[in-house]
Amino acid sequence: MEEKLMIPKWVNKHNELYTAATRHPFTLSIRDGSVVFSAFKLWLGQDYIFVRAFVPFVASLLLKAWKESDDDSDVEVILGGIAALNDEISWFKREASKWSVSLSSIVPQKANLEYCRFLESITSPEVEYTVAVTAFWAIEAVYQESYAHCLSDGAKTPEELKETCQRWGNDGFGQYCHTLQNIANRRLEKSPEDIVLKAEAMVIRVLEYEVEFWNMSRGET
Ligand SMILES: Cc1ncc(CN)c(N)n1
Repeated sequence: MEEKLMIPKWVNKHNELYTAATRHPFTLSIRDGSVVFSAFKLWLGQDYIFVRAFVPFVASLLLKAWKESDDDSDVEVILGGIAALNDEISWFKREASKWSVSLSSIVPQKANLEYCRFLESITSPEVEYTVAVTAFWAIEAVYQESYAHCLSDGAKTPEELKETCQRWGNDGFGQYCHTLQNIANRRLEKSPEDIVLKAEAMVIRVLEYEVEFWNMSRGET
């Protein structure tokens, strides 16, 4: 049967890239227990910088939802996302102190800078709500799928990293990503072709940036 919803269709069509982002050697090394802790610490510091840049993007999405959405509950879902990010920033600070990572001295690496710059560019009012919410789903879904895999049957994730994996791999976060996907699918169903094409290109770019981001922790950038 042909898939009518756009996101599952794109995940299928771009499966190689989707898998590269959600089954990256870095997260697979967490899952099989071979991860080098220095790589984890590098990811921790870089991701803290990313999350700080992610907040204004989600705030811009909130504004777009408020102005453009046909369903009031979108605003509440996105607001919940902002609240979770507030919590996430506090968690990064606690986790960094546990691992003796000094967040104030982290220098963003090239892949991170480029991803943050991209995030800033898509805060623009010219980026339609449908395209931006699709990007939001893709960004969150990569972490959800990657870290849930580190907790699934057969995983040998080190005890010290289980809390990190829980943060994005828990069922509640999975449900939240599903809600974001539903919002994106609902909007895409009603969108003209040019918006649908822009949203598909957005998914591809996000997945590419996510792969580059993980690559930092493998010393591959
Ligand atoms: C790079 C990246 N992508 C996604 C997430 C999930 N908010 C994150 N923390 N960092």
